[in-house]
Amino acid sequence: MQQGKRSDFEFGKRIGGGRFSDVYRCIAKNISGLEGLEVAIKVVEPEDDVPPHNVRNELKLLQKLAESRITDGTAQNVVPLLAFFQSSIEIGLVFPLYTVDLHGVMAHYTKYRSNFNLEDGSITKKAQNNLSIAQIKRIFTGLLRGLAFIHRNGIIHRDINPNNIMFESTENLQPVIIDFGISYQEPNNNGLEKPDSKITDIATGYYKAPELLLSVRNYTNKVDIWSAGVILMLIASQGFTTPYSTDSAHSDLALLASIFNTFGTPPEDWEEVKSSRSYTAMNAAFFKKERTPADNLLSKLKDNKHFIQVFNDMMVYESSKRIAATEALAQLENSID
Ligand SMILES: Nc1ncnc2c1ncn2[C@@H]1O[C@H](COP(=O)(O)OP(=O)(O)OP(=O)(O)O)[C@@H](O)[C@H]1O
Repeated sequence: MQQGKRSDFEFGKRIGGGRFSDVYRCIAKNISGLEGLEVAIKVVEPEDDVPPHNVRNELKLLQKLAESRITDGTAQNVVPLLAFFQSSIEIGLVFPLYTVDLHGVMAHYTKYRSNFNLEDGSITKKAQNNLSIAQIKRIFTGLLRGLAFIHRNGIIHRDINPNNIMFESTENLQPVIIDFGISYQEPNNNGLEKPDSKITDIATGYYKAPELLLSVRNYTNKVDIWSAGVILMLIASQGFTTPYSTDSAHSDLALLASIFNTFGTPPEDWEEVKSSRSYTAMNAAFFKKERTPADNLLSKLKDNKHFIQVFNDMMVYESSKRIAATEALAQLENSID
């Protein structure tokens, strides 16, 4: 891992970023092995970080992953840190440049079908998912492979969502997981968070696991498995949709209601939330809901029993019973094109 300087790179356009970071398209100039390469550089001022965002920790985690990729050949679905630079005010993380995220891929593969209504002459447009079954499988197994590598290294990503899954192009659908800005390194996130009092304000909207919504603080890497299951539900649906209500993206209570509506009322013996006061109060307030059959949720994969089974094993309330990434991958091996 090379430590360089900001001046080793020619900075171009800002291509992304959030509240805490700016990501630029750059060209590497004076840094050995990377000269002339187009890269993406994420620049963060550590003093501006608000927990769980922590760029110093992000750098540590990426360095750990960089060490293990030398001996682990399964790292291709996780972004490699190529170099970094550090000054008194900022940290720059240098990555390969990707062109599109999973939202962009879904937009690219959306075809609109017009339906003409004979009665009133109106035309409605319906989005249709035009990804092939082989492409859906490639994206999803790549995501699981990336998670298996991250989890094997004792890291919980904590923000698996379509913004953080990137691709070289819309044709090469080998996914790469990015953004370790709020990730957790077992056993105590390098002294930042104890294992039984982790920050629950993690993950994004629809992709949050149910235990997070019920303030379970000793959660595990299974929060990433739930997020990956929601992504499968999205990319294997007919129109890149989930059955969740739109307000679920912003309200924990609405999301919990959507989860219960989709995956059924949780079992009585959901151990990890037993002591959650909000759950005890809420459970009685919800009507009993049946679980929607997985082949309705993953309609493009409805004939693939391996994917249906793995999805069912991922979307399990009790996180200790939720399937792990390596196990899910092993089950899908028979089914990959
Ligand atoms: N290697 C890359 N190649 C191309 N674009 C990238 C790359 N890394 C990041 N980006 C773009 O920059 C955005 C922000 O990067 P990242 O998610 O790492 O930062 P962040 O501060 O955590 O942002 P957010 O708060 O939106 O999660 C990504 O969603 C993506 O659009």
